[in-house]
Amino acid sequence: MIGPVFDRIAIIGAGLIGSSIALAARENGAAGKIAIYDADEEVRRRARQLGLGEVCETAANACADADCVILCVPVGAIEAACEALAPSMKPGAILSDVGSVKEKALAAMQTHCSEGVHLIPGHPIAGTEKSGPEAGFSTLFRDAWYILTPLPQQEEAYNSALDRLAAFWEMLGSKVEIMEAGRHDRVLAITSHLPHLIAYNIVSTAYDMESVGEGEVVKYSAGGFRDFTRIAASDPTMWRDVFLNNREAVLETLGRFSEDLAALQRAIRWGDGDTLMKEFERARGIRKAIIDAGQDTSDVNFGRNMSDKPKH
Ligand SMILES: NC(=O)c1ccc[n+]([C@@H]2O[C@H](COP(=O)([O-])OP(=O)(O)OC[C@H]3O[C@@H](n4cnc5c(N)ncnc54)[C@H](O)[C@@H]3O)[C@@H](O)[C@H]2O)c1
Ligand SMILES: O=C(O)C(=O)C[C@]1(C(=O)O)C=C[C@@H](O)C=C1
Repeated sequence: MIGPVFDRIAIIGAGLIGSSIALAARENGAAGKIAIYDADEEVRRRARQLGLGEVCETAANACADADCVILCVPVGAIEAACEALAPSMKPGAILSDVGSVKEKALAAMQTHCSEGVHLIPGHPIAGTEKSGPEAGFSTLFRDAWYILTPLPQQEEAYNSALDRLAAFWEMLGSKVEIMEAGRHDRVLAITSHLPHLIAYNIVSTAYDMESVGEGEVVKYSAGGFRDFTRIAASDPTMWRDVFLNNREAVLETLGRFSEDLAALQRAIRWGDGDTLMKEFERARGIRKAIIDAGQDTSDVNFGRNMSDKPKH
């Protein structure tokens, strides 16, 4: 019987991710005691009602004697959360987070991280459009990637802490990957951040279009629109913070996307069916490979070497 990785963890932020960690850690025996704090008194009350763990009235109380503190707050709140709890963390403990942006989260945590505390940012590539303690569930992280973005070139004690944190997330069912923070932010800009920006935008555009009355957007939105816009129901605070804290990577990705979209727009305007077919068949092949088959496409060529790029 494998015992808990950590005798006591502290979860700061009892929303979708924080509550899911509490439930998963208990179900998988990954942690002994689970302390929880949330800045919102009503959320603390609901977390108590849900029996998520030992709900504390202050972050300091939750983090006292914790072996691992996991920040589960919007990226923009990480620095304030760290300032409140840093003095209460014991030497040798791990300070981690689950933020969807890593470089800025790291900078925010470094501002207040106490001497002797191991700073190891992380990010579950799993979630939903829902928020709050009731949204959490214990299997959220099962078979999902968990990306850790550790500090480079650290001493043995840090690497041992990194191994324990990786073991914790593996006990919650995740596949752990180590990645450099900047690369994480560039990858997530296209796989997660831009899709949310587009989903929010298309919902507003559809609603505001003059030729479509308000009721008709909802009334005639079938599976395609509903599937495509599920993530537009996500929390605005979280996504405001994601875009403001990953601005350069998101703007770079948005630029590339806009160029490619302009090429499709031009093909439509000029009746260039061949280009549309070529692009749509290529995209369908990619989607089938990376989603339906779960295939690693790193060694698959879906054709678009620079020489193949349509000349528009
Ligand atoms: N939602 C997702 O699908 C998803 C997936 C992966 C990672 N994340 C990341 O996880 C983090 C939390 O997201 P979520 O979906 O759980 O959000 P959520 O809105 O469900 O929960 C966030 C909680 O943090 C609390 N909070 C805010 N500031 C605080 C502070 N200073 N101290 C203590 N509590 C504070 C809020 O009261 C709220 O209850 C974010 O950084 C997000 O980027 C989210
Ligand atoms: O599945 C969803 O609803 C999500 O939005 C989860 C999702 C994403 O896939 O973009 C969102 C934010 C994260 O940081 C990680 C995962």
